Amino acid sequence: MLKMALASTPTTRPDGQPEQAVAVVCIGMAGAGKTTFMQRINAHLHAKKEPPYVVNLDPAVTYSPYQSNIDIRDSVNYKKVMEEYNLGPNGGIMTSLNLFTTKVDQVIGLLEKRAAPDPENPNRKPVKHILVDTPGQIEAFVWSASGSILLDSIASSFPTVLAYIVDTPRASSTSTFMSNMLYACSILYKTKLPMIVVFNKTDVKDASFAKEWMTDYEAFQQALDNDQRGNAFGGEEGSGSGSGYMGSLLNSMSLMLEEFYCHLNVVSVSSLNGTGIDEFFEAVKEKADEFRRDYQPELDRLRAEKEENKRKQREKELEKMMKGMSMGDAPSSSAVGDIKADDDEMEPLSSDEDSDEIDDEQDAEGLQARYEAAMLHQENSVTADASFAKYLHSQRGQ
Ligand SMILES: Nc1nc2c(ncn2[C@@H]2O[C@H](COP(=O)(O)OP(=O)(O)OP(=O)(O)O)[C@@H](O)[C@H]2O)c(=O)[nH]1
Repeated sequence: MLKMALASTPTTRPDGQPEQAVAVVCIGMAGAGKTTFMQRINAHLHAKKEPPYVVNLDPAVTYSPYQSNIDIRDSVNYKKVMEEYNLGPNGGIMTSLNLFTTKVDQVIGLLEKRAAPDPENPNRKPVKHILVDTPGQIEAFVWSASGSILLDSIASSFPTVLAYIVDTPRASSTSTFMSNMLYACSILYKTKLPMIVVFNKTDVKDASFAKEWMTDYEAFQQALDNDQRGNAFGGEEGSGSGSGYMGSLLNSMSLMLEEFYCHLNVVSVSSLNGTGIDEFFEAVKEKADEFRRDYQPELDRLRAEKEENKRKQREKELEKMMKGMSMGDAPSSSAVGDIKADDDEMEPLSSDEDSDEIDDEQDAEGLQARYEAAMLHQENSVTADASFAKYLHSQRGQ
């Protein structure tokens, strides 16, 4: 009995708030090791007896080394989408994401259900982590409308942290390192979510050089000079520094990125042999707290602003509609047919002859209220698709 009560009580944070599941969204350039990293952190949480809830948003992946609770491939057939819409690989990914996004309410509903205690099954612990894998074509997710909707929806329900995976051996020259950091920077400012930069594949190359470049401007300058002298940016053979534009561009960008580096947590891991995973989860905890402290209020403010704008827009449309209908005039009998009412379910109308004289103002108000209610209802309604919901339910783990 005591065991049941404990299992159904969510744990609490030091500030007394109930512990919420944290969503970790893995993003990174093609081949950076997102899938291998996902497999590693998934195994790590399983070993700690805290199995996560796993979502795969990559429709094009052919083999996944871990099991997903929700997998975009089960509801959207990427190959068929390409055929049917006559699309190339990137268009196929984007269209598959668009189709999947139409079901985002159901996906979030399932995540919320699994992250809360289940009164019918008190022994089942709510998940503490939701892991999300994204397409290798990073821009198809980060810069698409569907990617934004999916991320916003997750972030509006759970503290959400981005894990930006970097292929460390491939980022060891100043130019590839800077390209990676610029990409990370644009994602951070686009998504407005806390970010952890994960230097992966450190079994091949240690990430200390990257950490140094991010904290010591002069060390980066030194590396830049070495790359220029070593003709790393091209140019005529033997001339040394290439055109010189690349060097000065990287130089200016490194200055600009100093501010961006302050917002990041940096960890080095090897998804292959499992080093650095504990540090990664410490960073997740830190970033989740930062989300609640700094990002949540801003997100709430933006959401309230959006709601207010929507309300104003709705009122405007309603006003326009009421004017268009010129409620002040009695409708001509030929234009509007009699409303056939099922009397059993209706309030009896007053037999008083004066009922015809209900003033137009009252009529307009009643109609307006009904329209308002109808529009509100329409906004709140969730797309129902029984077969999809049934399918997703069947995908839920334990
Ligand atoms: N040495 C080493 N190789 C790794 C590590 N992580 C991933 N790899 C290798 O890197 C390659 C790409 O890894 P994936 O996990 O498929 O990368 P991805 O980012 O999911 O790839 P896409 O989804 O195609 O963009 C594979 O050959 C992995 O075995 C690591 O920590 N160390």
